[in-house]
Amino acid sequence: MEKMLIEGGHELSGQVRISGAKNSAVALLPASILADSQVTIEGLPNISDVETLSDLLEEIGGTVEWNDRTITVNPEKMVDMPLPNGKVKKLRASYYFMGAMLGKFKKAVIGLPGGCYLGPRPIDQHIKGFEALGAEVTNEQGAIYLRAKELRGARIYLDVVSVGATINIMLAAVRAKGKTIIENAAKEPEIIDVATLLTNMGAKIKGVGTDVIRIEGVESLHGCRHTIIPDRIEAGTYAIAAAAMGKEVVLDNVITRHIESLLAKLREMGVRLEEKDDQLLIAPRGPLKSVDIKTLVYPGFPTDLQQPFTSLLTKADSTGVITDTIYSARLKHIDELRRMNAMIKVEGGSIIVSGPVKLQGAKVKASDLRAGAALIVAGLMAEGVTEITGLEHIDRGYENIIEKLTNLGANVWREEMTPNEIKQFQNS
Ligand SMILES: CC(=O)N[C@H]1[C@@H](OP(=O)(O)OP(=O)(O)OC[C@H]2O[C@@H](n3ccc(=O)[nH]c3=O)[C@H](O)[C@@H]2O)O[C@H](CO)[C@@H](O)[C@@H]1O
Ligand SMILES: C=C(OP(=O)(O)O)C(=O)O
Repeated sequence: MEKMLIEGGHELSGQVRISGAKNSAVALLPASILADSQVTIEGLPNISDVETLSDLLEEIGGTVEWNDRTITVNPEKMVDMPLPNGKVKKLRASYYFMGAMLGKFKKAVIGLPGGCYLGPRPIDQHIKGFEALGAEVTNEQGAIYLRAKELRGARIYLDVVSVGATINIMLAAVRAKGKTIIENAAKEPEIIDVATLLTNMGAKIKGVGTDVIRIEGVESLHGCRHTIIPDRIEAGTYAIAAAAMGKEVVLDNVITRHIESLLAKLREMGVRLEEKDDQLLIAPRGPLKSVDIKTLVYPGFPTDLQQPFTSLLTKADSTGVITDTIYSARLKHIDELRRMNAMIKVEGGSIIVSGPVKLQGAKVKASDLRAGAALIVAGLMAEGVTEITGLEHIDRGYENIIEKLTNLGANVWREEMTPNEIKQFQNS
């Protein structure tokens, strides 16, 4: 087991290439189940969520070939094998095996997913969608059982705007008989990416990127080749790190439109930004002004950047208020940032960050992926050395983070934990 060490205070400069989007990758891979021949996806990020999903595709009989960041999945020999336990529990997106296997085999058994604990993360809207399409759904001993004689298109109104439910229903509906309409659908770029792959496979989907998606089911789907979109949350994390510690940092392979809500806030804080093609220059000038943010569904400010943004606000000139309307309990970074000298209060559902504060290096624990990102940003800013444990969360979503930060001038490395540290970590 390893920990990450960061010696803070080093200025960041240079260029960092943004990897393929985790939240696309984790849906594109299960989507490949629906094809009847090879699906090749280019630009996948080398992260543990992708590895886990690739293992799960093999568990159900697929073959998966890697060639650098290109993956070719051959689904021809896949079977409707139950996956009630094991690797499905390691990540959130294993729930996409429900929609994809239901679409292909008309049945599936999938253990309830893991992933970051951000407070309760129900999947009632996924299930409502599957039932509307004609599936019988039961929850037996922590696994979801789905069976359908046939899937029939339906009109489905989502009670909450959900990325996962929108994609999952889309995965099943592309193989249903007739027309499905998803109303109050989510509009995240990853949903468009998945719909693009499905369309290349022969699916008939209209309206993605709006809140009404119309799908005409088809008899079969074929293989295709697809290039993934860049990761807007990874891009946002580096943009935040650059705003905190950057001289001039250039993000390469970024779709700036996908992070417009973050860029607007960085501009308000006084950070100079320049966009050119698929590159973004981030150059902070002078003290940062405090701002308030409210996380919302896309195109609003993403909840996945709330935690690293909290760290940035500790450096700003006065008080900033953060309201996470998607996951109000996404607060596991706060106590750890307080250990680093941050002045943060949580009141009435809001995170109130008082700045400016000089953060101090400390021993801290990443309890979820973006809490990890928050601690890395804080570690870069802090005086002295910060030791971060819980790296398995960070490895779910950030490709080569040590190399990328080192190339930008940070002093960051990984070390094996001692047996004593492992014991302390496990008891904490
Ligand atoms: C793998 C993946 O893509 N993960 C992302 C996805 O998670 P995920 O797809 O799980 O998140 P959702 O968009 O579904 O959740 C949005 C909100 O809806 C609620 N909800 C969701 C489904 C449901 O059936 N019932 C329900 O009440 C959730 O509790 C949450 O408050 O979107 C989140 C919100 O942008 C991001 O933080 C995650 O990084
Ligand atoms: C919450 C996240 O991921 P997941 O939904 O996979 O747990 C995230 O990417 O910030």
